[in-house]
Amino acid sequence: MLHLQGLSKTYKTGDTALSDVSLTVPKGQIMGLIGPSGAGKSTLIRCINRLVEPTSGKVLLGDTDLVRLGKGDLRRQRRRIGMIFQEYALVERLTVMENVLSGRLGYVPFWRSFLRRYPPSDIERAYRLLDRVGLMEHADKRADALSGGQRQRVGIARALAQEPELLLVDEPTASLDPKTSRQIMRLLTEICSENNLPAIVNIHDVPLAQQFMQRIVGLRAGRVVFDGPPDQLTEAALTEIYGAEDWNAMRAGDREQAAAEAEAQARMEAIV
Ligand SMILES: Nc1ncnc2c1ncn2[C@@H]1O[C@H](COP(=O)(O)OP(=O)(O)OP(=O)(O)O)[C@@H](O)[C@H]1O
Repeated sequence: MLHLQGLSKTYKTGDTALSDVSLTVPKGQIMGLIGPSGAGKSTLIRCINRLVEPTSGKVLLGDTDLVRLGKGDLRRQRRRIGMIFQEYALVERLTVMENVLSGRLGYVPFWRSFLRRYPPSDIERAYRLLDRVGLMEHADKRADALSGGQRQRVGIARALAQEPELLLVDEPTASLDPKTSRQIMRLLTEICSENNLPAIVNIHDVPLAQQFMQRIVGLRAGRVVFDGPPDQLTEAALTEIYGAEDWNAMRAGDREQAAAEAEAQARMEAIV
């Protein structure tokens, strides 16, 4: 369970990216974070694992306030948070298996990780995870030989190898095509529910968020302006989050994309 209490961040430049954000994400809940560019979504995710230092407020993971920890304790506590990134952040020249095992780095002594000698239980877990994300037969391939969707599956398996208590997911589908995006979102939601894991997903794609998230939080100018289930994300709520102009532009963009996809489909059908 994650509790944010009065979380605020003002950068040295004077930009206030978060203002008094309070949220609770219970176990097993997958929460989508939406909002226009500059709303503070990345800052929120980064304040939770303290890649960005909050100016004030609390980040409670269970009973531990991560904001108050010194360096050593923070390093240990960060193991409890799995990160999944837009650009996958894999080590391209290592194998799929080695990438997944790197999720255990926070747990094994330095000499073992340096020699890449992981305990058998870690290797067993990694195989189980590769099987779960559908990549068993790719275990020995180099990461750079995989497709985008497969790489993101490795990213998910690596985060799970950490045995996290929370997943932070930053734009997981931004580099993927629509079909692969849906497959990845489905996998993420299944994994959260199977493992009773809470997750925060920073997601630009509103329809995708509506389809897969149990709860959506809308940020605007660093404040929470919407917090509810996807079916309450009405046009009025979206206008509140994005502003009338941006929201209409986004809708127009979606309509254009849908029209282009329909046209391409019709052309394909005419050919075959
Ligand atoms: N390192 C930084 N130094 C100064 N200001 C920053 C820094 N990072 C972000 N900001 C500012 O904080 C605000 C929130 O930025 P943030 O990147 O968190 O928004 P976002 O919602 O993730 O945007 P996007 O969807 O474009 O990634 C913006 O005004 C941004 O300019």
